[in-house]
Amino acid sequence: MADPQEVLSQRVQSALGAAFGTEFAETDPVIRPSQFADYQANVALALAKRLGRKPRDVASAIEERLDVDDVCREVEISGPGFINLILRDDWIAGQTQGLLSDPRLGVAQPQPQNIPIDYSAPNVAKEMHVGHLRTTVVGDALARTLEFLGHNVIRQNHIGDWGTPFGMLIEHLLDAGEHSAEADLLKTDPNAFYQAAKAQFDTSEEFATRARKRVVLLQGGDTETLRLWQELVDLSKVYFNKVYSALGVTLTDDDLAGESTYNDMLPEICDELERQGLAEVSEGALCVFLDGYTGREGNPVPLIIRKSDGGYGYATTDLATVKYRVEELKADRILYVVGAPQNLHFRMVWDTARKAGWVPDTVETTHVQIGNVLGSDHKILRTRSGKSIRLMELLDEAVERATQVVAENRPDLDDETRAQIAREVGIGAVKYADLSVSHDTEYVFDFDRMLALTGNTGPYLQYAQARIRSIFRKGGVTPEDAAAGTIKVTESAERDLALALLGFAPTVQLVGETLEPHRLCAYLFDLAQAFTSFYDQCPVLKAEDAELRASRLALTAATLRTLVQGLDVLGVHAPEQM
Ligand SMILES: NC(=[NH2+])NCCC[C@H](N)C(=O)O
Repeated sequence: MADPQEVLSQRVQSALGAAFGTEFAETDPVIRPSQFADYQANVALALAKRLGRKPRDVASAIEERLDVDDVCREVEISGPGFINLILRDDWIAGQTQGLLSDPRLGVAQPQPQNIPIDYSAPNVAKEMHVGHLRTTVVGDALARTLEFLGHNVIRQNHIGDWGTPFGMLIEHLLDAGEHSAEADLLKTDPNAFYQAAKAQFDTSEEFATRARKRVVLLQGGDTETLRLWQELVDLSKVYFNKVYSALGVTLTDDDLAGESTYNDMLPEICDELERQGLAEVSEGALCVFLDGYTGREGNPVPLIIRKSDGGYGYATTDLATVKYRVEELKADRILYVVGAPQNLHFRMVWDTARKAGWVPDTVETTHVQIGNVLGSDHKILRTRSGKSIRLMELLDEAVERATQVVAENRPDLDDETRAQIAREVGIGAVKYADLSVSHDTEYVFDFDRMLALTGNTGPYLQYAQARIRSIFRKGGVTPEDAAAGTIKVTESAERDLALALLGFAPTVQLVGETLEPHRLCAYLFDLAQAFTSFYDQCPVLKAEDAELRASRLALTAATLRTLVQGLDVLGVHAPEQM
């Protein structure tokens, strides 16, 4: 184990047990990074009260029994009873060396869990909007991170592929003609098709009547209607996959588990809730009333699970998702990466499902709330004419702008290489902008900021790792060969860089627990900066002697691997050159 904080925690806990009895061996030793030492153990202050002794005495008692000679160069009691811990340089070097021979970069293998993760979930025959973009990008980063940690991640793309709009969509498909140019638009510009269908529905009584009849046929399972519905879904899948491949996200058709998947479960869900006395008919609709959910005038807010016309809605399908994920997917932990406004919906659905006994207490359900993406006017991002933005156009513009950045920086490269780099940088910039702020906050979409080569941006980190690759090219060494070098830590910049490298595993673990990829972004940004200071202060290729050169090249190799691995779990490409 390479995490100094974890190692020191265990050592201090042993000392606590030895000094005050085994019941203290699990007390939190309160190890914190400190400006006066590498770390401080602050447990003595809290314990003093409990023990009725002076904090400094408690600290001395701990220090006396503390066995850290192999890890620390100095242990010193300061102030009212802080224990300052300064790590040994050779310990830091040894632990960093360990990272180089570990494909997991120090990340411990956890007890693997089954984790279904619901993300992206665009709607059939509709444009994906920036909100979908963000759940797709954040969800994918979480899926990758949990997978890297060693869990069994089950991607669930809950696309909106059912409901009353399909009546008008199917009728419009028939009017436009199957395989017509207009139908083909669904693969590239779904909104045009949707709007045309909607316009028909709103203006033609004849069309509206057909559309309503079509909904009944669809729900009744009419074969021809289902075939047409499937065609709409298939055309939309082409569009979704185009977006996914442009973004480089890991979702495939195998991960599709849309609303329609759960149709067969819905009647039974309602029956069972009724049987259990959890649901009751109110104004013709079957509703669940839960304690603690009241509206403006104190009226109870119902979770409607069957409408008065007999139809099922979003709530019923989501009851099915959680039941299915527990019972069939054997989930240990279930994540829903969905827009923040849907929080009330999920809380009510899960409360109901738990009451019904479908979700045991041991299974955690989490709504990873996605905040809005805003335009420069601080309103939900739209085009100037107020229409929602076409996602593909947005991505194309990012690549277009990145093309200019790359052209300025690398006029020496051929067009094709430059175009490839521009794609990786443009998409990387958009994705990183979504990831680097905490997922539940709103942020302003700003091309200039996300594409900047300075600051906590995708292009800055991509550039940082590309620059390291160029060091190896210049030195005629491969990173793999360099990794065999023996690390020695003497200069303070080397020490800082090595300590930063040891922070990778705990950070990834923390992201797995908190589901906050922005913590990994902040870590990688700090690491890249630690490398810059190191590279400024410590000659690498021109180091004084061969041993020093080998050590610094090994540190450089460890940095490259960590940056590339970190970007990879975020889903951001790391170009060879930039
Ligand atoms: N299980 C879920 N409800 N997942 C999220 C679905 C998101 C929905 N399709 C939307 O566009 O808002």
